Amino acid sequence: MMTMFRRTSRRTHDARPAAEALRLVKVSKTYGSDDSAVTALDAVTLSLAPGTFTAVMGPSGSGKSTLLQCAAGLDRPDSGIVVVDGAAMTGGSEAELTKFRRSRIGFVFQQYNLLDTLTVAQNTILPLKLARRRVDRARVREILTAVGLGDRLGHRPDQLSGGQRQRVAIARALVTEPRVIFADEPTGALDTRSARDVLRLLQEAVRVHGRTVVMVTHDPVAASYADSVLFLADGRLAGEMHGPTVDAVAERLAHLGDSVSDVPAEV
Ligand SMILES: Nc1ncnc2c1ncn2[C@@H]1O[C@H](COP(=O)(O)OP(=O)(O)OP(=O)(O)O)[C@@H](O)[C@H]1O
Repeated sequence: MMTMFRRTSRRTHDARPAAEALRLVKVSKTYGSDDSAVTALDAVTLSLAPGTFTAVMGPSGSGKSTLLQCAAGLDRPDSGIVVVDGAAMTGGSEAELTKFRRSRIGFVFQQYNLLDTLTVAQNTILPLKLARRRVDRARVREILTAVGLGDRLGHRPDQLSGGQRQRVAIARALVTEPRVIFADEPTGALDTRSARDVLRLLQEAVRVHGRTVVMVTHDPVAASYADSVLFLADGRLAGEMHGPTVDAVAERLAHLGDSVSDVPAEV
């Protein structure tokens, strides 16, 4: 069992990325049943090119997190197809899904999701350890230096600011060199300056390293760092904007049916 796992995890991908980094075909997800059923995603079809930075926006409850969870293999759609970097995420076992995620996908969450008992360096290499991949210490130091934490390798998360914690989370997402990085409100808990640092790092992951980033956000300023914005309303795609500006995004959001003021403030 162990041997099989190792062999699979060592498999190297094609050097060339697939034509599409992410493709969703008629992805649907309903929570609950009968009277209490909520259609969180309603046959969403989309395609994202490699090396692009996309923000996903929409009113509260429009299905943004569900879209991210299904696209990232953290949740299973009821129907439809998810293809990441040319490989279809099939309805296999939980272990297969985990393996799929570890080899192709990186995550950044609003609340960082770092382990308090581990140092910055240990948190960063965790995805490599879990996937039983080789740890290149020099490379890990390089990544942490790039996110401005080269002098914090031995610190624990409770010795860091929120912005620094999120930068550890970004380093952790980059360390496996995933083709796609999903970020769910990565700046939601940060002050303006830390948010800007985090957004610039995500931009750099795309522009310098060719990753594909998909980021859910409520914040038009955060969305303006992306190459394009996908708007969701009632579980369906409700438009797309290329080269978003803060004002244009805020304006579009205000016309999505639900007012932006209905969106709860971030904690
Ligand atoms: N685990 C769940 N059980 C039941 N309903 C759920 C569950 N998760 C989400 N929903 C419902 O599905 C719909 C979409 O939720 P989702 O969290 O994807 O929206 P969102 O756009 O991310 O919202 P927000 O901006 O408030 O985070 C909502 O109506 C929500 O109440």
